[in-house]
Amino acid sequence: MGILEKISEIEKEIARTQKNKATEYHLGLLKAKLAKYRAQLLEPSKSPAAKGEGFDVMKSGDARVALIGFPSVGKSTFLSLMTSTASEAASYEFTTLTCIPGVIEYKGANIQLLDLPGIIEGAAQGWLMSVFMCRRDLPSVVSLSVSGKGRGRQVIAVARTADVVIMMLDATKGEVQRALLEKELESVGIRLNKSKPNIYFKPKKGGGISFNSTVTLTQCSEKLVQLILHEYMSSSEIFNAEVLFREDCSPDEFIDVIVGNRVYMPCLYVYNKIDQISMEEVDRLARRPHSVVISCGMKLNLDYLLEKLWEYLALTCIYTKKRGQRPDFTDAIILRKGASVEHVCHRIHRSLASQFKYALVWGTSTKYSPQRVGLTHMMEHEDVIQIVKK
Ligand SMILES: Nc1nc2c(ncn2[C@@H]2O[C@H](COP(=O)(O)OP(=O)(O)OP(=O)(O)O)[C@@H](O)[C@H]2O)c(=O)[nH]1
Ligand SMILES: [K+]
Ligand SMILES: [Mg+2]
Repeated sequence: MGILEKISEIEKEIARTQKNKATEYHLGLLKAKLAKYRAQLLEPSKSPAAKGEGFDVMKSGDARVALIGFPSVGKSTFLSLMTSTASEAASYEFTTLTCIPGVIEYKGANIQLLDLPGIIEGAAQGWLMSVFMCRRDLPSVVSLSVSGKGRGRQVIAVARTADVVIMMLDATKGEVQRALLEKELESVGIRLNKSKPNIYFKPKKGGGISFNSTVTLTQCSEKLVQLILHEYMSSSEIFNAEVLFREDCSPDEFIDVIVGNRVYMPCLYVYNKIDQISMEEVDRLARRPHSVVISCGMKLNLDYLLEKLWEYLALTCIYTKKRGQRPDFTDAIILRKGASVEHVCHRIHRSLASQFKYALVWGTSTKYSPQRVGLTHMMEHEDVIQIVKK
């Protein structure tokens, strides 16, 4: 049996197993198995087809946003509207076949926006192939070169490198598309609008499995954790580990932690084409969590979408100040969350960090204003910094 078949068998079994106290260990085991096979499936393929030309776009600007969605929901129309890049848009599916970058300029930041081919159910496994083969307007050579099994996977691989994902949905069929895409991204380890489970996990050389928790656990027990570990780790031959739950996590969240390489990513669900649905329907979609309704065709609500996107990117703006002068609030240095004074230095000048003596910082990252700090000090949004050289 191939891995895909094994995965589908386990998925079926999970679906038909009732969830209750008596089956929790069995389900835990199945989920650990599933995670193991999926990890194997996602190992980089050695075949050249999986590389997929046209996808290796350089990261540039202050942040990266990937447009993910079914074919013909309006991704390319959106890119052409928001950036100075034109991406071909048309009424037929799979108009876009590669990754097309554009830049949104907003509040002094350059946000890289990536238009991508439409993905469909099963994209993670590369089932796009047959669809590409059906596009008759392409010469057969082209359709072969884009039909690589990895194409759907390529889209998802690009999504993993983004700071925020915009899941673009057709408002007239949004609900089904949303559920299918969520499942697709979920199956390759992308967690949308979730934070990393607060579990400490460390494989060890000996000592068996040590299990502790700082909170009352209602979804996991020591026995279940051991079963899952045993099942998942039997392939890697690790039988010793330290586990500390600092949060009441589910078995799935625990599995995420042991499998690792999960991406926890903010996602905005953008319902496009609201010019095609009733006001009541628009209202209902707009109230869903993490959702924005727009119409690219009629240019509706695009400003609000940018505001939301900015909020989800959660970029850190830092203002610089020279000795004896007022801070320069007109020109912010824009950094990702978790940036240090060293990051700020690099942004100002390549050699600044090596001449750095100390910095004075005003703002929420310090106890006193100003406070003298070193290179490793973590900056916060809207801090002001004055750098003193040796
Ligand atoms: N009614 C309506 N049509 C729209 C809107 N936005 C885009 N369209 C149309 O939807 C069709 C598909 O748009 P594209 O931008 O090519 O969609 P895409 O998601 O890039 O499609 P693929 O590249 O094939 O995956 C085009 O005919 C657009 O004119 C909208 O807000 N309202
Ligand atoms: K299209
Ligand atoms: Mg397109």
